[in-house]
Amino acid sequence: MRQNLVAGNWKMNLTYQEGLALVEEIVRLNAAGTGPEVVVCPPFPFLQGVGQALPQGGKLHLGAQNCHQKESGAFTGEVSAKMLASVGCEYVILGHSERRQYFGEDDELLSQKLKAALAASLKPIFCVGESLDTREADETFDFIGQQLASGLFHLSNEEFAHVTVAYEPIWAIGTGRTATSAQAQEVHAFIREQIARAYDAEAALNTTILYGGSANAQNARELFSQPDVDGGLIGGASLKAADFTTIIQSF
Ligand SMILES: O=C[C@H](O)COP(=O)(O)O
Repeated sequence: MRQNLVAGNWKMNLTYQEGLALVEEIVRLNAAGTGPEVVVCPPFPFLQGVGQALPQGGKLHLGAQNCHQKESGAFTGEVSAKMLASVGCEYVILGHSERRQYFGEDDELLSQKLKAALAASLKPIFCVGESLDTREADETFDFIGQQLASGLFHLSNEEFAHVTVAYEPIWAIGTGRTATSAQAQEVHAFIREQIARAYDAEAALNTTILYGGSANAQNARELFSQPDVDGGLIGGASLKAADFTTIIQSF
């Protein structure tokens, strides 16, 4: 179901104590319980504690930043989707450009991770996005189209209904260089069009598509005002409760 959603990706930041203080402040500032769905995605060791700080059954949800593609087994240091679900995760980020770039995650592996997440009843937030070189070569749409086709569109209609897509131009991540709202809107509209082609118009209308890349308390309202931008996947600004709350309140 298409919905307004803001997800905070803490990446590899904070200590457990700092993470607990942050989530408690986020809960306090968002106690009214109105507004978009909110997902907090801390590092693995914080998940259970952060989850326990979130009120049950409200608009604040727990998400992870990654999962392994297998259900269990001898994979030292890895974490399965089923484990994430067992500590209260509802969402998992997959295909983030940092995972693709630094950990060599390709479309084939991401396809397996998506299946594993869905099998554990997690809702994947699937990231796509082009590099600066790709944008400057005017190949953004081809590139995103390819990422969607090979990474995501192998899912059945029923599986795809649980997926949120995040458009994250790599050149905008952590750089302070945000896509303009027009740049975000044209790629979001393109993604929705590709979903309509791969599935149908209803699936396209029902898909939540987030923007990520230097979104902050100052630019979120403008970004979220675009017709195909349903919210944000927020990195740096999700580490400050007041900024994250301003973003949450930017619809
Ligand atoms: O997952 C979040 C994105 O990578 C955006 O990060 P950023 O808001 O720090 O640019």
